[in-house]
Amino acid sequence: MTTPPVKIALASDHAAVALKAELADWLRDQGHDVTDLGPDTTDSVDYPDYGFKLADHVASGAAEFGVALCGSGIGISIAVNRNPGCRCALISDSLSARLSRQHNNANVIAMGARLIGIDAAKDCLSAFLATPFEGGRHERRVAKLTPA
Ligand SMILES: O=C(CO)[C@H](O)[C@H](O)[C@H](O)COP(=O)(O)O
Repeated sequence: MTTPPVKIALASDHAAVALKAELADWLRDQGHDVTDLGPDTTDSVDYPDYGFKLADHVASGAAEFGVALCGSGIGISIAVNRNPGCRCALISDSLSARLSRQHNNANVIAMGARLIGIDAAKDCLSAFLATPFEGGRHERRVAKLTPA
């Protein structure tokens, strides 16, 4: 699946540094404008710190999409979703990845490095990036997620 180049940022905790690096290289190989917000080592860190950093980056418009990774994907997805400018979907299959774009206009995808393999992670991310928001009835529902 090929998609036009986008600005995309990645962040993780220590549990997902290797997956983050592989996905970042793979995205760069496809021509995307990739920002890795860290961490760079597997020293133990706290997922909220990196989730908040990624969320600020995406909500500011510095990146169109974000990739949030931790051991399960759960902690960092909760952190990202505290930012009203982000709709982060915790994903482990490509159909859910597609639906998160079509119906929810998700702008951040979260995955769990201890639960998902690299091939499945790439499939999910490909589906996420290739799928547009459908709008229509979903526009109203998504609007209700963001406080005025
Ligand atoms: O947030 C999580 C669980 O919901 C992530 O899986 C973290 O990566 C995990 O909690 C980190 O655990 P560790 O034992 O400190 O490596």
